[in-house]
Amino acid sequence: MAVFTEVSDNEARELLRRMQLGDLQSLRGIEGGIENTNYFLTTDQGEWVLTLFERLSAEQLPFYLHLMKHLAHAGIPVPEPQADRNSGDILHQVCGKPAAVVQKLSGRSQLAPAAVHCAAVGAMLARMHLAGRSYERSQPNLRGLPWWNETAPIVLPHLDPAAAGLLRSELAYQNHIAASSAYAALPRGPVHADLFRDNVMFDGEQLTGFFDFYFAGVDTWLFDLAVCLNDWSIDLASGAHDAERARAMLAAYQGVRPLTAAERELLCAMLRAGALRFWISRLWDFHLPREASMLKAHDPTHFERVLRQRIAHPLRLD
Ligand SMILES: Nc1ncnc2c1ncn2[C@@H]1O[C@H](COP(=O)(O)OP(=O)(O)OP(=O)(O)O)[C@@H](O)[C@H]1O
Ligand SMILES: N[C@@H](CCO)C(=O)O
Repeated sequence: MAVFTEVSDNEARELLRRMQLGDLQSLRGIEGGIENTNYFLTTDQGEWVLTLFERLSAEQLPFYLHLMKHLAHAGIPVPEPQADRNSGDILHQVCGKPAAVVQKLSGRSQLAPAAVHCAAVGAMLARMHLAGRSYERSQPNLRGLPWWNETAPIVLPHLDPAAAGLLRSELAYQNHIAASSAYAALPRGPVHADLFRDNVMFDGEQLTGFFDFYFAGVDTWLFDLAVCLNDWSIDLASGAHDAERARAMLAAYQGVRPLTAAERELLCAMLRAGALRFWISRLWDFHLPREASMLKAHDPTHFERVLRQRIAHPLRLD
């Protein structure tokens, strides 16, 4: 469980009182997650998730919280942030940290997805991209190319020569792609940017929600789709592409929003970009860890394997 900050029952009661969400019945630290402190809050009125933000600042948070609200109001199943009944604020303060209380989604994560789950994620991702067009706030993807360029020199000394060579050459390739005219032509808007299997809820084959929007930002829609393909449609043991699940996700996405010519041209490059992004962040989390009452860093070598696979076997769109 990643609980970086311990919240007392009294602090939770005071917060619930301000939001008029009922009387506290239980407060439970959540297992899983590596970024923030999360608790389930159960009251006589329902179930909620309390998040204390450990890295993001009060200036950065309104973008994510209002995006969730915007998407929820547009009919996309995402947890809606709850407001203070007096001030109307959806950003709170708990234990001196910025905090949010959002609806608890029903269902559970589908950690061994079939094609039908990938299709559901693809279709909802495209709907979410379209719904985001009318969102007026803007904030860059804070884990985008500038962050990769900044962070690579910090993690490189921890790598063996072969891995370091791959990281350097892929970073050079991605800087080259980002300067191309095809890249400039990619449609963009608010994206989730971290929509892995553990950030989607399902009830059987029914998708019940997307959550954990705290890596969202304005970036290319194609990058968001690539991040999903790199997690939902690969074999986790080898990092190899799974054609059936990828086809299902791509077809369902395109059933809602067909890819443009520039997107078709750059899909392979963005699959590599998605792998590089999580390879770097996992190296950073692994080699420069933080204190938490129980924190398990993700394996960085997984995304090194995914990246090697994406380079060796570029995806072909039929
Ligand atoms: N709105 C929600 N509804 C239901 N469950 C939730 C919700 N938000 C979080 N959870 C549960 O809490 C767990 C941890 O949350 P989350 O994945 O957001 O952690 P994190 O540390 O913020 O992010 P990361 O996935 O980036 O490490 C999830 O796996 C899920 O079980
Ligand atoms: N999805 C990320 C964790 C941070 O959200 C990863 O698997 O590295």
